[in-house]
Amino acid sequence: MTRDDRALWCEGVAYDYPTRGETVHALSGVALTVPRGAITAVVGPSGSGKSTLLKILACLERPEDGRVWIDGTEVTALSARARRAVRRTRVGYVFQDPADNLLDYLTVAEHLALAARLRGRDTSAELVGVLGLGHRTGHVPRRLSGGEQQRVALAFAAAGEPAVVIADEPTAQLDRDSAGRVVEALRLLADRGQAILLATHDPEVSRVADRVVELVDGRLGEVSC
Ligand SMILES: Nc1ncnc2c1ncn2[C@@H]1O[C@H](COP(=O)(O)OP(=O)(O)OP(=O)(O)O)[C@@H](O)[C@H]1O
Repeated sequence: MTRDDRALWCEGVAYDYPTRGETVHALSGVALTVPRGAITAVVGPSGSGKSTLLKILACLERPEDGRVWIDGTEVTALSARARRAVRRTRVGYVFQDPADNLLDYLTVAEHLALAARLRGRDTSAELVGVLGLGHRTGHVPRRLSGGEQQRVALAFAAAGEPAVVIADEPTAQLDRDSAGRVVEALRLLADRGQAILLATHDPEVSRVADRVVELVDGRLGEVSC
């Protein structure tokens, strides 16, 4: 893999949650590379640190230790303000619950226009076609099924071609059919060159991934390539 093939990478990432009793060591010494044009899936038992890792890599949290690069920029060396700018322009994030991803009062088209403005590039027309949302562009989220909402969330996350789209269990709240459509959409985005990083418990999602890594007690091991 050349340097340019890497959308995101990290080394030595550690994160602790201080609790009233003892500190929870959620992540230790995590090193991971997320290539462009591929789906990287993080699997692992509940509580192994998947969500914590994704939040750190999306610049939503700061690691205790370690370094993270997004699109060649070391985000762990930036000020909070500069990190927020990287998050807005170069990272698309999809939360597990469709309701957390979208604004109630914006239509699908308005979401995509907002993403294009944030990232300074408009690729939304193409995404609407790729994700099969053409008949829904005038609708607000409550008029959409859960699966459609997650596909809009993916389009919102991927519009303007951020360096990486990060999704935390994107199919967890969906029925089989909707989950299948979201998986198909993830595959299409990766095939168009987008870097996708996701956490999942869903074997159907891991099955389409190009690479699966496993977190166990906050440490990473490779499952397959
Ligand atoms: N706010 C918090 N305060 C204290 N401990 C936390 C907090 N959030 C997470 N943890 C702990 O950190 C560890 C990693 O949690 P995390 O949510 O990242 O795991 P996960 O693999 O995503 O789990 P799941 O698959 O159940 O979503 C767990 O032991 C969890 O209990």
